[in-house]
Parts: sequence; structure tokens; C-alpha cells
Amino acid sequence: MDELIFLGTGDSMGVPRVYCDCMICEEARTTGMNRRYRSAVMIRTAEGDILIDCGPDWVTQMEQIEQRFVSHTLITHAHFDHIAGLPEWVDACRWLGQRGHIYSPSEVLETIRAQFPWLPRHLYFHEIKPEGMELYGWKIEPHLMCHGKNGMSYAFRLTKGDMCVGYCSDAINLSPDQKLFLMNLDLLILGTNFYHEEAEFHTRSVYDMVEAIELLQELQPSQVYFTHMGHGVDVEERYAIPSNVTLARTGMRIALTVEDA
Ligand SMILES: O=c1ccn([C@@H]2O[C@H](COP(=O)(O)O)[C@@H](O)[C@H]2O)c(=O)[nH]1
Repeated sequence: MDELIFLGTGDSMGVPRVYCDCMICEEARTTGMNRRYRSAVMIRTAEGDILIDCGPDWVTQMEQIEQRFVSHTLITHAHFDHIAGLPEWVDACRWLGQRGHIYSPSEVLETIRAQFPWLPRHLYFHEIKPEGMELYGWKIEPHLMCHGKNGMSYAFRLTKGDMCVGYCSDAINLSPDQKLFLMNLDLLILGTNFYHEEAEFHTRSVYDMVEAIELLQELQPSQVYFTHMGHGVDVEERYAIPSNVTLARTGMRIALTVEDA
């Protein structure tokens, strides 16, 4: 049975934030309930694994799940917190003599090539076209999403048999067309930086939970996991969230079947 593992559920700085002594960062340093690596998931299938995003915590994340290698990586957008682990993945490819496969829409791949010009020596670059692609039995479709003040990011819709999963880690203020892409999912993984963010809307780049809950009323997914959470979120707090919403934790696993999702 396919499964999804949360390798990271943190915002762009992760939790704890290196400069911060707040209660949540201190808790993350001690008991570690709120320790959150940068957002990424691994989808495990009988045929092989698919990593979504490869941020600066990639090595630690692989060690945590005791996995030595991954051959196939999808990238949502070329921001530091989603791609900074690529050179380390490529070093692993180089030392193992195995060329990895990286997948994203063309402009994301272009930015990655510009940032890390040596990667194509050890990676096959595959453009995900708007009509999508197939990998290990999953149909994977991309859609460009509003990422607020930080530009645009892709969400992926992954379908296998009856199971339909949406991965949208970095989005805010979605247009009707962008919302349509995330309708009728069995499982939605959605980024929410805070429970309720006080900063002015135009300065922001990711939903907060209060806004996300409103959005869910339109999208109507069966099950939802919030990810990309900053140090304002305490996973032990009893927030007012619907019963089908879970705050994802590092290492959490979800069976990718309609019954279990
Ligand atoms: O052009 C850019 C802009 C930002 N970044 C990095 O992205 C994150 C911010 O992400 P949020 O999810 O919007 O909080 C931060 O790490 C910036 O350094 C980038 O790489 N490129």
C-alpha cells in the first residue's frame, strides 16, 4: 500500500528558529514535539519513492526515516526552503554513481539550473507539462498558485485509482481557478504558517489556519493535514479546527487509500 510520510512540516525557517527563545522554539529544542523541518513529503510505493521538495533539512530528514537514497524528486517552487538540499542530494547521486530525476514545470527547472549550475551533471531534468505526468502509477498534475508577496508556487494533484491527493504547501489568496484545482480531494495537504497571523495581508505569502478553514468550506476535501507551520503554532494546543483537519507532525505517515485517508 502506498504511503505518505511527512519529512518536514515547518515554515521557511523551520522550528526552532535559530535566533528565537519563544516557548515553542524552546519546546522544540527540548522535548521536540514542535520540532519542524522544512516542508517536504515522501510518497512510498511498491515500485519506488517520490520526494516532494528538497529543502535545507534533506539530510536530517533522510536520516530520520533511515532512508539512504531517493531517485525521483518533484519541486513545487525554486525557493530556498524547498530546493536548498538539492546540492546534497546531487552529491549523493555523484558518490553512488546514480543519476537522479528531478521534475517540475520548466521555469522552476530553469531557476534551479541558474542557482546550481552543476546539478545537470548528475540529474536528469524533466519538465512537468500542464497536462501532467505519470510516475509509479500516480498521475501528477501541476497548477500555479498565488504565493502572495513571494510570487508563485506550484501545487500538485496526485491521482492513483480512486485516491486523489493535493499538495499545496505555499499558497494564499487563491483565485477561483486555483481553488478549482484543489476541489474534491480525498486528502489535502495545505500550508498554514500561523493559527491567526497578525501581519498585514499584502506582506504575507501563506494562509493562516483561520483563512484555511474558510477555504476548506469551498474545497470540501475529505481529509486535511496542515503543514508549513511556523513557530507561532503549538501542535499540542487545542485549536478550533474541524474534525477532519490534523496538524501534521514530523514523521507522521498516512496510508494512501480512500478508506484510510
Ligand atoms: O525569490 C525568493 C523569495 C524568497 N525566497 C525564500 O523563500 C522563503 C520564504 O518563504 P515563505 O514560504 O514565503 O515564508 C525564504 O526562505 C526565502 O529565503 C527565495 O528563495 N527566493
